[in-house]
Amino acid sequence: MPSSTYPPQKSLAPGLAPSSARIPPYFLNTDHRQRCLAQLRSKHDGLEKYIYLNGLKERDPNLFYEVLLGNMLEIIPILYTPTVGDACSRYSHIWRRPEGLYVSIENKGAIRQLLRTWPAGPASRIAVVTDGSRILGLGDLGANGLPISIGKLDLYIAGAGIKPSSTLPICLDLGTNTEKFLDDPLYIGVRRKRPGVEEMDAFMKEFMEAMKEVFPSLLVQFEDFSTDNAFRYLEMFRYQYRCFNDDIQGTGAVVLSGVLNAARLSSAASGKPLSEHKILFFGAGSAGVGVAKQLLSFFTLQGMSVEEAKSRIYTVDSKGLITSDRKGLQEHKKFFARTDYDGPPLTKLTDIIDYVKPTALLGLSTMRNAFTEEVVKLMASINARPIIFPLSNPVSLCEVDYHDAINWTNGSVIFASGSPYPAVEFEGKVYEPGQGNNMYIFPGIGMGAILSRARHITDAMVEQASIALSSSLTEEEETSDLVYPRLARIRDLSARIALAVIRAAQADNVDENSLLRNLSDLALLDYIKAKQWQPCSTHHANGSAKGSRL
Ligand SMILES: O=C([O-])CC(=O)C(=O)O
Ligand SMILES: [Mg+2]
Repeated sequence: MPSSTYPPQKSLAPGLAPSSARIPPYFLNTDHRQRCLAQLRSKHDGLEKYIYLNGLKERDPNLFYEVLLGNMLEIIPILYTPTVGDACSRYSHIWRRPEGLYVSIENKGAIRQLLRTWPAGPASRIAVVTDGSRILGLGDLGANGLPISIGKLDLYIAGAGIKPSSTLPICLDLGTNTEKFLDDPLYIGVRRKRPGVEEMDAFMKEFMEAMKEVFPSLLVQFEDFSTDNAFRYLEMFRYQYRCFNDDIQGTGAVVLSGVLNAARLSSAASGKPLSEHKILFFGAGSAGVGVAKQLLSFFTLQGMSVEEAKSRIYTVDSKGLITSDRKGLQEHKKFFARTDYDGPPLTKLTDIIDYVKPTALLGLSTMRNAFTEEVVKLMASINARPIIFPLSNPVSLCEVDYHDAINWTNGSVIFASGSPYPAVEFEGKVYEPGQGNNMYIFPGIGMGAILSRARHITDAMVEQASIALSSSLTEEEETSDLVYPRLARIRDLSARIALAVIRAAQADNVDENSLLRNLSDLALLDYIKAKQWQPCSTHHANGSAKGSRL
């Protein structure tokens, strides 16, 4: 052992005496981040990797976020879709430690007191709240839903640079209608069926009021509520509290952004202007209708009338093309129901495509492989470059796999999925898929809302976020035919989206941080970037302490 390199040259972690014999003598001369990555990669099962990362976060949050930030493409699919879906499904069995807040229906009447137990108290800035009733496309997972809130908040931290201690993951434990969980002796939630509308409304009203009182500067992101409740609580609360719904607004914004870029590529091949595109939504839940509304609003901004814009949009649910003459149509499906079709009900997707002749087919159905070879080939036969976005999450519920879409269209497809797919090689050319996932949008919306201290999240704030994302492609990304920017740039993207969100909040007069109004765009972008938190672990050779902010 060369004595010149002993004792280690680097300073020891705080709290460890120089003489500590508990740290191996040469440990600090090695890069512990690389060790963690090797440990992660030694596990071959997604859920095992999730559990490993969870343990790392508990042992050393700074190190965890450094490893995450340096390896986003590898780690995000574990903490987020698709693997977070497995973590939720199995959460009662893999539970190890408290890592969020559970607010139970049994706490009704005492929710304020319960919220006050959260360690960060009023310093909390952003909460992701789920009731576990529609986790991704996996259905009602009850109290197992907490990892979805945690995963989204990890993206706020990694993607936007929100400080971990400013984040608050919440699972509302209102029971579950999934018998399997009620019968599971290890199930961690209250053992009852979900409440009816009245009881749930009363609970939600008390919860939101208490949240505002206990956490005055908090932004609430609603996540994975069942469709009816997602719309209902967004409408009920959006002008009363600082809140938004990610599945309706976040998905709407991210898909609009991808569709705009896809339409540009498709129009370059077909010569059709944007106003002549026809969009077919396969799936009419919170995400499907949220995206359709976002597109409609964008078309009207471009000068189309609402009726004209509506005429470009077709929605399909499990019963087929949604038409206004259908009996018992759910409230949220009525707006886009077609009034101009009076033939026999169209139920088969290929028949619907034959009738509509869409330029874009968007899947938000959670029906695995619903876009069959016949469907995809039909889209390719009517479009030089068909836009096909199978957006259902996780991958196990995706409407079509990327390699099939490429093969069946001879590479002409413009593709984005909700969960990640690897690149595909076809006839000697490498094709890269897009990931049309809200993770591009919500961190920027949240950051913009927090920094501007917006009282509400207005439609314009969401729309401007979407436009900022669609116009953020670099030249290299454009020439690679991408419809979304590369994920590795997420911090920069989130800052640019936050800038657009702040400007929209100012234009709508909902901002309460008037100082930001005086800054030029350039100065505001610098201000946002300077607010981004950086992890600073000391357990490796190159640890550096940088300012922590938001
Ligand atoms: O979490 C995701 O990947 C996107 C999302 O919100 C959902 O599918 O509910
Ligand atoms: Mg969601």
